[in-house]
Amino acid sequence: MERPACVVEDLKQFVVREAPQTVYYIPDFISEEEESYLLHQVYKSPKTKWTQLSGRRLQNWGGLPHPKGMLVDKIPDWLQNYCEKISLLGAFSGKTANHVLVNEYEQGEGIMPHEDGPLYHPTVTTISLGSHTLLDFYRPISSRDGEASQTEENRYLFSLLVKPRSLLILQDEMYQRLLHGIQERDQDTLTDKVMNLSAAGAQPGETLSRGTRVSLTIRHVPKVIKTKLVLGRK
Ligand SMILES: O=C(O)CCC(=O)C(=O)O
Ligand SMILES: [Fe+2]
Repeated sequence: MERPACVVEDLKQFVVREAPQTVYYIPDFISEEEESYLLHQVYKSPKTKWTQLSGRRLQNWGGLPHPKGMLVDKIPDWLQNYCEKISLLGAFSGKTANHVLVNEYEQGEGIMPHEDGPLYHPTVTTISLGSHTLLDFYRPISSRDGEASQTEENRYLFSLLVKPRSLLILQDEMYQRLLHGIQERDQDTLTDKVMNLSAAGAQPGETLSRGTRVSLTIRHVPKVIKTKLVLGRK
């Protein structure tokens, strides 16, 4: 039987206490029907909407974030609905999400450890579709440490398991200090370095095979330009 989507009344009950502040993990945030619908919409988008990067493909919705302000592009209703739903949980301190990245990873693909940077409100929310993945966290390179301790392996801290249909919310230190990435692997063996194992309904030692994962990264860009006219003015 299909599990119904989760009704979130209070984010606090979804906090992952084992991780640094702040992580919320909400399993079954959307239903299987919503997942199919969202995947259908993603794959129905014009081919020109995709940008091929090394290890993944990307769709950008809402505008291109820029230090001078993001020139706002209307977000289609099928995404706007989720921007509003997540904003109503209070994820963006009362603001409404206005930017969505759609990433598609085939089995074995990933994303290098990185920071999302200062153009966003310091909260990132992610809905996963189609497959699980492990999101890995790293401490930043520090100028105090010697070169030898700066390898990716040495900087690795822990992981979060994101299952299909889940919503992950990262804020504060999790967003502003740590780097995140996804290893290019076909399957993941879960260890006690996965901080949300029980919340994600998984066991240490379990091996999960990856499929194609589509993620919706939903954020708020505070600095926006509403119309093209403004750009032309002296
Ligand atoms: O697919 C994900 O969950 C991570 C995507 C990501 O980190 C990004 O697009 O900046
Ligand atoms: Fe990122």
